[in-house]
Amino acid sequence: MAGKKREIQLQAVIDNQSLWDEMLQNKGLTVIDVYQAWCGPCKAMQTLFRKLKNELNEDEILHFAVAEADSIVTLQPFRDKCEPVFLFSVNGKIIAKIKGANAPLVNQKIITLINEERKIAAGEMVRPQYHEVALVDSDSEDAGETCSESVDEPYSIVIINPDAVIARKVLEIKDKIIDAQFVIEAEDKRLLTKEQVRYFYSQTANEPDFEDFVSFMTSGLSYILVISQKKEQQPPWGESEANSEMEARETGRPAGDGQVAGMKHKQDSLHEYMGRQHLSQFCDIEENITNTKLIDIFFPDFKRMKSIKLEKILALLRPYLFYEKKEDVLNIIQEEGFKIMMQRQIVFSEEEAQTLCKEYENKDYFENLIENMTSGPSLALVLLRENCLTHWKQLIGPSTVEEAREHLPESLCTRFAMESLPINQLYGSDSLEAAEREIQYFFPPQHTVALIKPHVSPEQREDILTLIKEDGFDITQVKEVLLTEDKADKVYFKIKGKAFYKDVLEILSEGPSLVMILTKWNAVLDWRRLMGPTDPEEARLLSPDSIRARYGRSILRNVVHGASNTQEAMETINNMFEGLLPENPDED
Ligand SMILES: Nc1ncnc2c1ncn2[C@@H]1O[C@H](COP(=O)(O)OP(=O)(O)OP(=O)(O)O)[C@@H](O)[C@H]1O
Repeated sequence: MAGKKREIQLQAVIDNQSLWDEMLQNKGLTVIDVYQAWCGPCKAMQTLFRKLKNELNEDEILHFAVAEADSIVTLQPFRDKCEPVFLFSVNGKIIAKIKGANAPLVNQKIITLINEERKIAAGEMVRPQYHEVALVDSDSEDAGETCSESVDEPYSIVIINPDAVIARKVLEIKDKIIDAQFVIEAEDKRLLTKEQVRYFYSQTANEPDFEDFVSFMTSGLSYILVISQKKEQQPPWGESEANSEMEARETGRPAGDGQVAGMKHKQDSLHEYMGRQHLSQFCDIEENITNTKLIDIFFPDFKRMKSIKLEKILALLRPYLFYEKKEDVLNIIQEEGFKIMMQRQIVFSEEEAQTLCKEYENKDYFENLIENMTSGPSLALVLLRENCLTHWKQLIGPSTVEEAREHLPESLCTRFAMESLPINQLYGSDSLEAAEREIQYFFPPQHTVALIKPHVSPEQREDILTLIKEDGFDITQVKEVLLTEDKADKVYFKIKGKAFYKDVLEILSEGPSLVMILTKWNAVLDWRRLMGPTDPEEARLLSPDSIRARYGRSILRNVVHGASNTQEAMETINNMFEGLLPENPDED
């Protein structure tokens, strides 16, 4: 049929502009092999595509196409090239490009993008604001766009080891790094996997105590930083300052601290600087990385993370709007791509209302406003989005209805105006600093205790840790513990007298459990929600997205544990982490 795409096996053949335009209507991901008429599509990659099609089994959202550069105007820049090019179109937008038949890279890209589509469909992730890739065939362009093999500026990776994290050295190290004109491009506190440690330290894999070192590095939380140097600025320390005494110290790690002696000897600027700051024993540094593979193992989405800066702000629906139009506003918030990280109803005290409404204090309706603000619950939200602060401000409009009607008639201020009170019924933080303060105030962090049980596989454990982070928890402390009877009593004192306790002990004796302190606002209840009902069967019915529904096998092999209330949480934390709980959850 004329104008209809011809499906040849797994790839649609696109050989004119109108088929190209039609192909851009595909939902989800389309992987396009751009080929030249004289040499044909890349046969070598077809095996990979077929395998992925079968394994991923996502025909609705995963499409493959071959597109002939010579007959499609859009693909003109790729004409007369001998190397194949693969384009990745998501909902009609070309968001990535890989040059050459690089099967591992193409494979990884497809899996990442399909996993994203799945999460977006399940409501677990907001669609990222993709940047469209420029369709030009210059080598420099490729390096930037493909999120792949090389980066345009060198980075350094710093790993702050678990002992240093416990000793609360992270802030000091970060401050020193910033003082020295470095930019922290990405950071994360996490439990490293053995694979990550082995890869990062592969140069010392032949050291006799390497496996002990791997165990040490995976025994608690590490802190990972990707840093770059500020452009056009010299580091403030002089090379001539080199301190021979310090160098001598750097080349030999103190024995018995759980680390391989002389693990890293690379003497260059950052490393030297950390030495002079007496900080090199707390962290390991790999400098001047231009190959992203090392960054990818810690931050697979580094390129995108760099281009998309997610921001968090506090937003408010004042009492009238909350009471009358909550659903309408929440729908708009979702449609505009904001993710609601936390929400709670708050009845403000007079003092709080006065602080929040300071900008109106000279208006004649101020008293009326304070009365309104304290009259019933407002809805406080923590919103997350790229460019969140500006987007929210633009969406809600100015602070008074008069201004909004004149300058921004489309804004929510105009749409949800209330005649008796001429101010914006919505509020948003004025700056990111204010947002941090306001979030901390209205959503004060709470600690809970969580356990990942021994029967969980390493892959499942990784998945669970990711779910925990995606839910907004900070993993404040972690340790692996074999919960023998005496130790299990410290966690499960609540069920000691129950008939099934001996079965619980048996399950726990199968291997080490991962005991964690999780921190966020409402942590105790939120962790119980994320775990799901005790029995995985019931969880699958009542809470199919919960951890127990996804990974639980039986009531005893139900994957995770959590404190039932704040008192139990604090008692267990004191039992398991004596003295290791920071008073201020933000301390490290
Ligand atoms: N009826 C039962 N039969 C067998 N095992 C049970 C039973 N009830 C609970 N358990 C096991 O004992 C653990 C602790 O029981 P508890 O009553 O404290 O459950 P919970 O508060 O829902 O879950 P958890 O304390 O593990 O977060 C459960 O996680 C489960 O593995």
